[in-house]
Amino acid sequence: MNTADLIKIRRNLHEIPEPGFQEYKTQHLLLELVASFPQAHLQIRKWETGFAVKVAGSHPERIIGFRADIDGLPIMEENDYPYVSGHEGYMHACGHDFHMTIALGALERLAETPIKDDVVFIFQPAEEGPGGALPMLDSEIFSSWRPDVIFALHIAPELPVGTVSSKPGLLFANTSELFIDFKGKGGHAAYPHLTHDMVAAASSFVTQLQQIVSRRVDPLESAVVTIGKITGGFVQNVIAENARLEGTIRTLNPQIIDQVKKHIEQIAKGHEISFDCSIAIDYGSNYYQVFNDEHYVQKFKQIVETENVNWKDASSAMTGEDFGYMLKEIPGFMFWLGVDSVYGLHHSKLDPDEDALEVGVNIVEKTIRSL
Ligand SMILES: CC(=O)N[C@@H](CCC[C@H](N)C(=O)O)C(=O)O
Repeated sequence: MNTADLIKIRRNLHEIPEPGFQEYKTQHLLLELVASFPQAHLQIRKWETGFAVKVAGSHPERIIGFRADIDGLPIMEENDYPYVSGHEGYMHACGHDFHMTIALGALERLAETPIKDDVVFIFQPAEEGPGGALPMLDSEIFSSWRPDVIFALHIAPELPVGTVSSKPGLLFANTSELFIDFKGKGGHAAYPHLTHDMVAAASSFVTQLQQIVSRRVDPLESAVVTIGKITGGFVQNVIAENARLEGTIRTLNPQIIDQVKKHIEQIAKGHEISFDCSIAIDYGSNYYQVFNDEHYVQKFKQIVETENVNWKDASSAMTGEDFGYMLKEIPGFMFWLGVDSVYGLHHSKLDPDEDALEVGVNIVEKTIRSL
């Protein structure tokens, strides 16, 4: 596969972003492409909307795993190139189109020239939510093809093409989604004293949440509480009987996330009393931190240094990744791949530089051959 092929595949995938566990077209396209590779050493196992491909080694003693996530995000794309998302309201705004393309590029090369060990390429659904890694770990794929070492990459818009970055230890945060539903008494906008206004309750709640990180979490720890969506009411002159907040909690220390949840629950109790309403909290999906194995990161750094690729020591980030669950059970690492986009991850104008595809394929192939 040459650079033009990689770009074509990436653009085709970019056009069909799908929500977690609904990646039907994506799975179909990926499997069609895998079917066009030399088949002699390949074996495929499907799981939900994902799958894994094993490339049989000549004298296997280990299994090396590489994981790519395959879902899109509920974001309306604002780019105007010809291969813009064809699924309105969804976009590959977290680079999973790159992750999949790079996995395919490396898989094709391994299918042509396998190594001594077995290699498993894992195409995992639902990274953005509700989380595919944890249930996939319990599947037949991981019981029969359990890797001895596993790695994955994530695009980094802020890094130039030709740079990769990682670190031993904690790379990504612990996360929990956060959904808060308010139910009170609605009514006529002119009679607020006869109602329990859920728009007011939800607004006050958002304000109170800001106090958790600044006043309840130890300043030497790190935490984020973000509300990304607020909904409530139906019309301008009716006091709302329902409101909903949607957000996420991030911490670098797994224990701190429980403290943050406890404080959110205390705020909820206070608001139930002061706004005379009921509040239901749902923590959605929770991701375990991405913790890189020191030995494999050092080895990866040495591999990078033999290629024409720059290395940058990474800092821990508040991003989340359910790949953390795989690293909890299997030694390995995740790394950032520079794609040089003015707009960042989860932005409707994210526009990664496609020159990074070739860099990604080379480094993933080289790493698999050298680990
Ligand atoms: C790399 C990245 O951006 N990952 C997502 C993971 C989302 C987890 C979950 N849906 C949540 O929002 O907590 C991220 O937002 O960091």
